[in-house]
Amino acid sequence: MLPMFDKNKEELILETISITKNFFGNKSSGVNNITLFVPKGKITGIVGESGSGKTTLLNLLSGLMVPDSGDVFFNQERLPDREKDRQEVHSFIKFLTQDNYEMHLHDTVWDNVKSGLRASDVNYETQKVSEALNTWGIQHLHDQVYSKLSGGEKQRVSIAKALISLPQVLLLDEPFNQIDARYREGLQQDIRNIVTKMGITAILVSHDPAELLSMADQLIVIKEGEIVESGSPQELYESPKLLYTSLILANCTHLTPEQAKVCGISSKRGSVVIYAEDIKITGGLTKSWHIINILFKGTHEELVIRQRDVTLRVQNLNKGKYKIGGKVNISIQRHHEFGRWS
Ligand SMILES: Nc1ncnc2c1ncn2[C@@H]1O[C@H](COP(=O)(O)OP(=O)(O)OP(=O)(O)O)[C@@H](O)[C@H]1O
Repeated sequence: MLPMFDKNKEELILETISITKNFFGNKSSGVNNITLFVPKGKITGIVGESGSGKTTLLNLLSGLMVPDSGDVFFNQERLPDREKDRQEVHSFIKFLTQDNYEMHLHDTVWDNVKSGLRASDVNYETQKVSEALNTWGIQHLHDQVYSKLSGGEKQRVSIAKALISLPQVLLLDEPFNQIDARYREGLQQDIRNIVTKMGITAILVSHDPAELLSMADQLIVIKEGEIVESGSPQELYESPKLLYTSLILANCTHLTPEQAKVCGISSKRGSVVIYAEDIKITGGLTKSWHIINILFKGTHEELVIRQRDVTLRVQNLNKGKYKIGGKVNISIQRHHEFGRWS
């Protein structure tokens, strides 16, 4: 697999050259032979099914793990092992893990955020901590003990602590998974704004395709420890080269060529994928699709429709118009075809 960025055009901050990390000698775990160029000041999203190696890759990029073979470079220098040989360089790479291992459980929010300051900031402590608490909407929690906070509050305290020292790189492993929908979009936007304003480089692992598509400048797709596809969110969503990528990024239906024929699609390739938003409900007398379920999604409904052995998901903006048990006619505006083994 080719590295995702043109090394000659982008200013790179992190670089991995053929890194491999296996656990217990099991070749199918960890990451395998990854070469990755991370451009400065951009958000790189990492997507892949559970167990594909995303967290392992972040561990390697942070220096928390060292590769069995290959090298990680930060600003063109080999990254030392964070556990054995902690150096100043590690303070420029902040890693927000799912288990918040750097937080002090029995200290207050204020003290936790303060502990992220650099020694040189000691004279501006009150001002900087207050600003950070305000930015991340946690000023009202300043004297609360960290371990007593909710999951979402803890995540916001971790973000405030990580960013108070203005790191060069921010590694984010599912940073918003415990934050409720009302705040999540705002926080995503705040991270984007801070990254852009301060020129911070962020690497974001998430299971939420909408989050990655809206936040990332570039996406890499990992499968079984290897990078299998990369590009801009638009490219990967609109024209995925792999079935795997389409199934991860889109709300879609995956059909065999035989099933696709029922939808009027003739394909000689192994798989056909139809995105829910690419199916339109049309007029016409022949209504051959049965509505077997309707899922309310807030901004729209998802109709689950069936004909013979084919079930499709259809995004319907016209909420309330259709009923379970009714029949509809459809027109498929676009589909994607993939080889059998892609
Ligand atoms: N410390 C470890 N010891 C043994 N095996 C590990 C260790 N860390 C990860 N693995 C294995 O390596 C593989 C990749 O794990 P990793 O946590 O990187 O996946 P992931 O893509 O982040 O998964 P998820 O999305 O579920 O968090 C898995 O098979 C996992 O069991």
